[in-house]
Amino acid sequence: MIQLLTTILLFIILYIFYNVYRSQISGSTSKINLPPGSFGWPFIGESLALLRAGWDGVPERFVHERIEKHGSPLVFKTSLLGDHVAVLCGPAGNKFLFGNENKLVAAWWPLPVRKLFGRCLITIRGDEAKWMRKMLLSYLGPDAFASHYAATMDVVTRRHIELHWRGMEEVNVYQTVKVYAFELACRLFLSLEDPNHIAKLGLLFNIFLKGIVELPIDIPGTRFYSSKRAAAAIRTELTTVIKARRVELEEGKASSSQDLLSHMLSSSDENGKYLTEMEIANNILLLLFAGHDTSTVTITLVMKGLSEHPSVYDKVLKEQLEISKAKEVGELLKWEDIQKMRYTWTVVCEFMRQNPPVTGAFREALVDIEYAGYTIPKGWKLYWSASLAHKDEANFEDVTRFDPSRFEGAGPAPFTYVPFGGGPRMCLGKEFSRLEVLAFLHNIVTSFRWDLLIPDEKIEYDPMATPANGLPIRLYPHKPIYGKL
Ligand code: HEM
Repeated sequence: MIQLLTTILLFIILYIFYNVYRSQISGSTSKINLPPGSFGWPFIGESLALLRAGWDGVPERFVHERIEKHGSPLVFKTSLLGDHVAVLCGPAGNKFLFGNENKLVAAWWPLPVRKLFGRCLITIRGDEAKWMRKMLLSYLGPDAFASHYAATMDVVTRRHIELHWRGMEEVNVYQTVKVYAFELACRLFLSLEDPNHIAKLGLLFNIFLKGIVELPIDIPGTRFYSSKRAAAAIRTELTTVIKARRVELEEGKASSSQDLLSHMLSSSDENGKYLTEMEIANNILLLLFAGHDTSTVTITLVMKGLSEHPSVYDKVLKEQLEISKAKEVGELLKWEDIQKMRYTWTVVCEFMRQNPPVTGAFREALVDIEYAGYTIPKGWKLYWSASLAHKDEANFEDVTRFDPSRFEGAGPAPFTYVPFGGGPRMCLGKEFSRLEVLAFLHNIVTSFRWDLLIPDEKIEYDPMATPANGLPIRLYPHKPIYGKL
């Protein structure tokens, strides 16, 4: 009851602030040729319509309806959670935003995200962000990461499957893969091995995740409040791990290439400045977040799709068995094996086209921007949409048909397929997730076939694409296969 009253009170205060803000904005923009569109309701703007489209499993509906209503296929204006937003549509919009990072636009995330993550890669801009990306990429990028960590991923994946899948008749894919992805990230970023420690962090992490897409109301009882406290508890845990590692590095008991944590502790910028413990903890929090939910969603949707397309499952199994058969008993996956998984990767790409795990992201206008004959004022937010580009007949012929061959040869036209974004803010974990998803699929497909317990289970975007019931399945183990443990 108290929570309800405080929420209502907060809405009233926000409403008053919003109207003052709106009158200032409309005063200053009244002579500007703004894109067509509507700001919707006070403060919440058109947020509910955007959320509803996601809950109904069709996030692109929000954009389609507005393109149709306002008659502008390239850009429209809206208001989301108190911010004026210009939505740039299709490949032209993606190209514009990805190509103008740090010139006309800069990365921007909604308030709850900024408050929860603190100072880290996604909340800083300019040269500082460039250095941080470069530093993180020298661990996570294709050269360093993929070539060194295929075997480690395979070890963690095999152990996970033995513990959580083997001997089970039924499994909830989303819940179980989430445990896997978190464990893998803890292992590769922090060298954490103790299952109890990982489980403790995992519990805190799940509370933390619930506040990321909430109103940032910091009052006991709200999800945001619990999330902020969980983030603080995770930071305290991480700081203990960071301090211990610092000592190990000083005493020569750990190496600078051991994992992401050692890499961060040992990297300095051109002025010899190192990250503070808080900055390291914030970036690890970010990477644990960015790196485990996205991959969980991708693996879950691929497993759903493979069960719905048995002939595709058979082709994937054939490719993976060829890799297994060429190996000694118990031999782990190598980088070269991952490179051979070409068909499997086209299948993953096609599932990510149909249901992009991340539907889009924001930027902020650094100056007044002229776009498609309209002016987008400085300070406005801009949004690009992966689901819109992926599900447009203009970009993909027979758009609803599942067809992995779209990703053979040169693949889709530039800026039409953007599950990882693009430009200087493109996903840092693209290589990590490719390796993770492929190592998992290799092990699961060569171990089991499966049936969906809820056929046609609805996909909801909240905000990431997730089957409404987490995808419960029934498992049918294969006979032991040569080359596996
Ligand atoms: C299938 C899995 C994944 C998908 C679909 C995905 C998607 C994305 C997208 C669309 C963006 C760009 C957001 C923007 O334009 O602002 C992004 C950014 C980012 N991703 Fe991923 N991601 C995935 C996995 C990962 C993993 C495994 C990691 C970490 C190991 C990661 C770390 C990041 C980081 C740190 C950023 C922010 C980059 C920056 O702002 O400079 N992602 N991701």
